[in-house]
Amino acid sequence: MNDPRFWLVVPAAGIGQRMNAGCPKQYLRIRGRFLLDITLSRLLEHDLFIDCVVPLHSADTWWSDTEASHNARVITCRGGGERIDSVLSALVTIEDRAQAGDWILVHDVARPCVSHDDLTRLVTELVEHPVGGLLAAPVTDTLKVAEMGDQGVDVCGTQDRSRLWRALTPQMFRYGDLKQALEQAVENQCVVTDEASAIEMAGATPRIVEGRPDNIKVTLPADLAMAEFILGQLEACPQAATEERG
Ligand SMILES: Nc1ccn([C@@H]2O[C@H](COP(=O)(O)OP(=O)(O)OP(=O)(O)O)[C@@H](O)[C@H]2O)c(=O)n1
Ligand SMILES: C[C@](O)(CO)[C@H](O)COP(=O)(O)O
Repeated sequence: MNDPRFWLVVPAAGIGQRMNAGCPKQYLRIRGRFLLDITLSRLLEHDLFIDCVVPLHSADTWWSDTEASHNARVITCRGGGERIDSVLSALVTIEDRAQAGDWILVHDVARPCVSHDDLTRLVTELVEHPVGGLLAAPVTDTLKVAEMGDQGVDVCGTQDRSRLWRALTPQMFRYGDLKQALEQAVENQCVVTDEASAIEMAGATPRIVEGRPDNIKVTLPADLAMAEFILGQLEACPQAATEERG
């Protein structure tokens, strides 16, 4: 059997509305480095990938100042209005070189704390899986169903969390399956917030690989300091990144 081939897609065309910063959140800095460069450098520590495709916003003026812009293994493309459009754009960008059976790993640029071990385990556990899957972490908080009342947000139920997992990234699917599933979701005007949702809509069953709960997505202002702390811990004691999760 041929050796498996892997590509990396890191969607970075968002504008970070919820971060409400002076620039898209992927260009905020942690200890002097763009969050984007931290994420890409941690992923590209692996020499697994043929190339890394980074969809950028059409108005992006920061990319040329990044470390990644000088990396020959990183190519950019134009992102789209939604995440799904950006990922599809990346898949189209490599359609002349990618084969249907190639593995595509999609990782949020806003998740800089992804651990080397989680990435290795995801690939190892899914490389022969018929569908692929994603890193996810079990929900550990009690989850309330709520509704906006005239006095505030009121509880209207409590969700059974025993079967609930937080979807993380990378998410790993085969090129042909992923491209077809995303195109179908776009055609059906389904708003999917991750790649696994599109694969599920196509009738397949992604596999969950349990990942570290500190693989956080930098979304709100408080997340940036949290990411800086986590990165400090991962760098200070790398062996902690190989300990059991949770
Ligand atoms: N049209 C879009 C929207 C999002 N993304 C990317 O998808 C990932 C997850 O999206 P999210 O965390 O929501 O980032 P933003 O869309 O930038 O944040 P917000 O929703 O607060 O604007 C990010 O890496 C973001 O750059 C993208 O490539 N193209
Ligand atoms: C892909 C993702 O990170 C999995 O949890 C999440 O769906 C991204 O959502 P966002 O609203 O685009 O940040």
